[in-house]
Amino acid sequence: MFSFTAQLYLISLIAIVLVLTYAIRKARTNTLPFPPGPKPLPILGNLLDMPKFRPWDRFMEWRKQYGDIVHVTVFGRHIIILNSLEIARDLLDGRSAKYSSRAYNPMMHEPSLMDCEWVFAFRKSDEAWKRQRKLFVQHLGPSAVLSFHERQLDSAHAMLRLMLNHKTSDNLEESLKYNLSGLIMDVTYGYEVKPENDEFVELATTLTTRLTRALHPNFFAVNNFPWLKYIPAWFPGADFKTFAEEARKNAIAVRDITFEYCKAAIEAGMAKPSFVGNAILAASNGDETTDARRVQDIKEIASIMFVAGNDTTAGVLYACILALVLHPRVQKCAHAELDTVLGSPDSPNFRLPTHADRISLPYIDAIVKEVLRWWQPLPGGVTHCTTEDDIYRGFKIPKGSRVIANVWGIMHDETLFPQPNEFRPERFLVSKKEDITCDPALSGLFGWGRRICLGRPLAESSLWIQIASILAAFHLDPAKDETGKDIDVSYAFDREGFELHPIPFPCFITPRSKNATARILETATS
Ligand code: HEM
Repeated sequence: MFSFTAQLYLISLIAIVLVLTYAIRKARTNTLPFPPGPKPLPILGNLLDMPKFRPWDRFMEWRKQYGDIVHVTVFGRHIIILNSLEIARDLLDGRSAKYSSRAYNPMMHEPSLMDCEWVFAFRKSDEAWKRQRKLFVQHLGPSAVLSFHERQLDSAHAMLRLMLNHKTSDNLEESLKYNLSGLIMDVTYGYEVKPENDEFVELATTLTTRLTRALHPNFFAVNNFPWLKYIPAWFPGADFKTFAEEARKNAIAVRDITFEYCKAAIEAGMAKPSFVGNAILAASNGDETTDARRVQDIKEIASIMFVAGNDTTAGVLYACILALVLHPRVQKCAHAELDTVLGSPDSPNFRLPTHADRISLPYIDAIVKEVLRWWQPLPGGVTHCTTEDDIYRGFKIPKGSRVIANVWGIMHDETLFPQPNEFRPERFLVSKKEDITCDPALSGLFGWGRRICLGRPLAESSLWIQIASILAAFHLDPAKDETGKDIDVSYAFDREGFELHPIPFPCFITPRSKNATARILETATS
């Protein structure tokens, strides 16, 4: 046994070694350069270099100039832009423990403003976030999603009936979005959305818009100058305070009101199985404190599902319709494959697809993959934040850096996807062995590492059945102008913001046959 003095020496020695190692490491990190990037101005940093519109295009230019990893600053905040799949995977997947938090956003997180630190998708990677992720996976992971296939099918049929009435694309995106709202509310709460003007949908839609604005780096000055939070609400130009107050109430309403509806339905024995219903039933373990915390976790996580899942899924679906209008060849190949499985639309035996057909329809699967590659609803992903200093390829990446993976750039990287601007589902047909089969869903489209999108299984299977059903039932064609010529929709791409949607484009929606119309109408009563 060591004497007490010897133990004291040993402990002191270990402490000195640890302190020295830390100091040497820190000194070494401090002497390393940041990754390259455009030269910053004093105070503003690279504020003026950061484009408001299609920033991913500028990021790709920087890739040519500075390489796959770029460093900029804005008001002293470090921003690291990752322009290649390899680097994004190295850092965001491979070093996920350091790269998975979210940055402080004054508008969103300040108690005197929106006080929304609890909003799951934008909260720090703390203990509550870990607990809530676990809960989400338990009740909406890949196997749990199977139990919602029937609701997804009902939603796809409702969409076909909508499209039958639409004939053209006027307000189509809004209809698709509203229809998918019904699905997400049903899966989350077992709540049946009213045919129009549903108050819960309105609350959640308003919150989505408000969160998007709050998170935008330049929408509110307080996000760049946090001291503005001290300005009183009556002060001229302090409208952001009113916004914050309304958004805070809106977020609480979305969290609490729909949850209470679901709880009341469970207590009355009227509840349909749902994420919240299943989680509540599994929650009771007799310990009051744990139960209360669990209920709070369920409420909080449920309230993000609409916000995270509705516009994103609807945006991809709308973009898929655009892609199909622009590529009649793809529709033709899809129809040929569908007809071998579902019967020809001219035959009385023709039927609509179900999830069980997925295994026999690889081309439809390839279309879903290609649309996710061709069009990303979140082209810059959601920004991550580092929780420790790091060194990568000889560059320092300080703690607290905001890390943006340029998902659009990665999905249009011609070394990964030759002729990236072409819509060519064949690239994902394993049988054709064309290109490389780099699955967009596993390459950043749904995010990275510990932060990866939790709704991916639900989103992918919803998209699959919606796209397969549209293709089985309809022809989608460009609209004609007065002289009978196709109206060009090929430039219907641009819209700025946190999420990207095609701008409305004109098209004709025609049932493939009388049988197709009949099958669609039958779904209303079946
Ligand atoms: C095509 C549809 C969708 C796309 C493209 C998409 C994409 C994304 C992306 C890029 C992120 C950020 C990941 C990161 O930070 O690295 C994310 C996060 C998230 N998504 Fe999705 N998403 C979709 C649908 C859904 C759906 C349907 C739901 C819910 C039912 C959902 C729930 C979430 C949640 C809860 C998070 C936050 C994860 C976290 O911060 O830990 N998403 N999604």
